[in-house]
Amino acid sequence: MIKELSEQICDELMACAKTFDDDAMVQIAEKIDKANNIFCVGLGRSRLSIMGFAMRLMHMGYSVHLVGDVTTPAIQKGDVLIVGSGSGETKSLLGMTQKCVDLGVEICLFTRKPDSTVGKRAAVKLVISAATTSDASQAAVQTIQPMGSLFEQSCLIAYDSIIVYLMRKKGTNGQEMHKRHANLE
Ligand SMILES: O=C([C@H](O)CO)[C@H](O)[C@H](O)COP(=O)(O)O
Repeated sequence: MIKELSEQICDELMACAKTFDDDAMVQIAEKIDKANNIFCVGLGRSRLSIMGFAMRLMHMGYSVHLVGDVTTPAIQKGDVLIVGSGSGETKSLLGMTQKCVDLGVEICLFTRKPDSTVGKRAAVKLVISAATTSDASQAAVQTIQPMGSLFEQSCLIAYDSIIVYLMRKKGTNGQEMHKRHANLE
């Protein structure tokens, strides 16, 4: 009974992944690789997804910061801001992304809404065409799950796909990455 639900959720994820724009993902990966520093931001549930991406980028040896942490420094031109936002309209992101535009910092966005305010400011955006409980209308993939779960899970798939792409590009592997994992835990 519950196993069937697991399979249904995996089917939803596969359907979403099939809609990913490969060019956009490669462009995002290349911008990450070239950036001086990578800043990751998301709010609420979207933050939970992007936290894992930030940690994996750190494991790869990149200089990465999670916006909102007390040790996160000022962003500057030459850095990149990676945003995970289903709506592209979350209030605090509007101020942050305007600041990045003013500073000449490039923005990469994972979103359901490419025409949103943040979408219009992004240099590259990956559209995650996942329905939510409150908005199923324009999504390619419908869902049995509540709220933004399918969006958040699909972001994780996209984030991990970019990590594997970068691992291959840099010739690194899980053992090397594990050496950078926190040893104060
Ligand atoms: O927590 C969230 C959810 O919508 C709860 O109602 C969102 O992840 C959070 O509000 C951020 O929204 P988006 O920027 O639209 O992802």
